[in-house]
Amino acid sequence: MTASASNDPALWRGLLPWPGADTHKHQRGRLGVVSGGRLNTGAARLAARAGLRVGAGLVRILCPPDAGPVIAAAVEAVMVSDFETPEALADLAGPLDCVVIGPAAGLTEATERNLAAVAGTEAALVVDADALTLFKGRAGDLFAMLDDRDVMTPHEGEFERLFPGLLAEGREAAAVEAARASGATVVLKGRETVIAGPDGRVRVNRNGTPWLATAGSGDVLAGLIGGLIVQGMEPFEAASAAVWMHADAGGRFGPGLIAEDLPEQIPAVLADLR
Ligand SMILES: NC(=O)C1=CN([C@@H]2O[C@H](COP(=O)(O)OP(=O)(O)OC[C@H]3O[C@@H](n4cnc5c(N)ncnc54)[C@H](OP(=O)(O)O)[C@@H]3O)[C@@H](O)[C@H]2O)[C@@H](O)CC1
Ligand SMILES: Nc1ncnc2c1ncn2[C@@H]1O[C@H](COP(=O)(O)OP(=O)(O)O)[C@@H](O)[C@H]1O
Repeated sequence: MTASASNDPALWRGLLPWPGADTHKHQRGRLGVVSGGRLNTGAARLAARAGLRVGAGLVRILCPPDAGPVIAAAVEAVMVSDFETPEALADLAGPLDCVVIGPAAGLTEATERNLAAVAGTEAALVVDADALTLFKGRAGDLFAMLDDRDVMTPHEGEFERLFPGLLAEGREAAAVEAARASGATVVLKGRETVIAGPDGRVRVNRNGTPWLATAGSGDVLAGLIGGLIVQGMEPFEAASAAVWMHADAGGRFGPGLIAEDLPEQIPAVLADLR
């Protein structure tokens, strides 16, 4: 049996980061998002915009050279840097507080090398999508790169690829075991998203809405988590707050929601939480 709590704002509202009168942007945290190639940049742009909206002071998309002109033409406040090699990516990630990697990254050796590069820096990680699926059948290789500052955000399909059969124990017990085994925070997404910490803490999120079942919605969540981590929230609390805010944003917009709409709801979500 696990002792679970519903993911209620009362648990983390007092931990939310607000800028002080003298705060400058670097003190609000620096987030990186690794993009896929030129035909696969939307996921990173969604995550980056979500990170900015939730309060990260600076957000930089890190991309292969072919994607640079595509991304630069499609963002304003988000910054863009390109990299040719994993070593160059590590140099860019080094000064950042957290890096999101996986959305539309591609199921390639390059993605694995890029993950290893950012994992070797001081930046915390939010590992999603292709950076999870890549490790189907060899999850230990992924866990060896993670620590307790990192967050994995699998949907059930991705979770099954990393932890075959574990969901049969129930979603909550499965997430707890996944966090223990990986040493990282696990966000098992779905109608009721489960947030589990490597120390055994677990919360079940219950304000979800099916309007969130739309392409790119998970990319926005990854950016929200990263955006709270860079502002100093610890990963389990950042994940809890981000999952609730993401669901609240979806519920506010309702019918017709597409992923692009979610970051635009965050100011109202934050204002009400404040
Ligand atoms: N704007 C952009 O640039 C966007 C880019 N994106 C990027 O596109 C890439 C490929 O994405 P993807 O959707 O094909 O990969 P993935 O989610 O693994 O699905 C593969 C199979 O897994 C299953 N499955 C899926 N969800 C499940 C669930 N909840 N619970 C259980 N099973 C589930 C399902 O299998 P089925 O049920 O059909 O048998 C499905 O067919 C990836 O890089 C991603 O980041 C997206 O983020 C969108 C926005
Ligand atoms: N029926 C649903 N009810 C509540 N939340 C949902 C539902 N379907 C999906 N979601 C949420 O939407 C997001 C989808 O993420 P994901 O599957 O990774 O999408 P993508 O890869 O397209 O970004 C997750 O946060 C998940 O919890």
